[in-house]
Amino acid sequence: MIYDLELMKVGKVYDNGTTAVAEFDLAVTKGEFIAFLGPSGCGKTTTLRMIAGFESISSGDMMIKGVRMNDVPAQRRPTSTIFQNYALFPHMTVRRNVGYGLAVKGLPKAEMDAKVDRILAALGLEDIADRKPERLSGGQRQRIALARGLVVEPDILLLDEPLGALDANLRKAIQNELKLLQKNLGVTFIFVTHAQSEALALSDRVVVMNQGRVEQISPPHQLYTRPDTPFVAQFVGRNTIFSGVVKGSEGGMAVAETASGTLTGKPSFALASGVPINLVVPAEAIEVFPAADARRDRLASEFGDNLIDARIDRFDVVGHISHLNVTLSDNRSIMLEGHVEKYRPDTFAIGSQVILSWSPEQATVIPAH
Ligand SMILES: Nc1ncnc2c1ncn2[C@@H]1O[C@H](COP(=O)(O)OP(=O)(O)OP(=O)(O)O)[C@@H](O)[C@H]1O
Repeated sequence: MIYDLELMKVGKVYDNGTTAVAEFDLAVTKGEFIAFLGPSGCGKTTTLRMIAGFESISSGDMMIKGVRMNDVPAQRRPTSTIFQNYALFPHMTVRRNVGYGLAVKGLPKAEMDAKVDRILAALGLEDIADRKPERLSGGQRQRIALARGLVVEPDILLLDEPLGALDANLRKAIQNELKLLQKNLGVTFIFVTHAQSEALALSDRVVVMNQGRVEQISPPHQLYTRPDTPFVAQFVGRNTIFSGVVKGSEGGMAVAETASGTLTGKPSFALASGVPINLVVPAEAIEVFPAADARRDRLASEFGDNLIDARIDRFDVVGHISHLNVTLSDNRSIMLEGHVEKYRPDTFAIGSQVILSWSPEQATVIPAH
């Protein structure tokens, strides 16, 4: 199979000796929307720049549509890059900004005009085609940058935090547009972000990076519900992590001994007794019961071993959602929420004792290291 993009053990060591990226493996099929997600300094931008050709590749191979690109200069690669600051030319009209890449390639004027008109129409920019970018809004400038990147018909569009300069509301609106546009055009997108909600909302698969290495590559839902590593469990979603050791397995679930008691969850690897693990419980999986009438036996029959004592420390109702802060016996605090009919203020008084529980299926047991 020929992929649109393949990274094979790609690495980058800067001249000063910094290893920014190590052994990066990824295969992207045509039309996929891939997000690189990770904290500042994890190597997202360096990887994007190596794909674009702005940064040399220190080790490994990078292929686009089956052709090795390591030594191909940036301008000859079938990629376009959109930067966070858009890098538009202030003295040129929108139309000339968008057509710039085609003009550089020396396309005949009629053909160039037709392509520019088509992309301006696709992005709803016809009405401002003869204006200069400096007078336009952030959202409009963002669209011009997209049009300029797409008009050259790249195989792969590379986007480096392209929504970072926009305010939250505009960001949301442009996110939806971007996703629709990408699906309609069928162009492969590689998108760099440190905003988890953006990566999860937009992409077909998310690559989570940490200290230059890939931690996990998964579709958003799987990343959120089934983290592979302790880093992903901490970085993505709202998880509570219990560390412990494997005691055994029961009905396909892992049974672990932890400081909070015997807990169970779905194993992500072949279990062996005594192996150190992390049991990852998403906030969405946790149910809260008032301790006073919890009848542990009934809960135990429903939830198995997963019963943890906690205390309500905060309780707010916003609209029809109750927001609870509970503190575990090891002093960790967890934020939970649910419909106000389920968590009623009179049942969950501040300071009262509660029992937390979850179904084993919704928790994931991963290796501790
Ligand atoms: N030109 C350079 N020379 C030396 N080290 C660099 C250079 N550019 C980046 N680095 C280092 O490489 C590592 C990865 O940086 P990179 O910019 O790729 O991370 P990032 O995940 O994109 O971060 P951010 O979200 O802050 O942009 C960091 O340790 C950074 O300090």
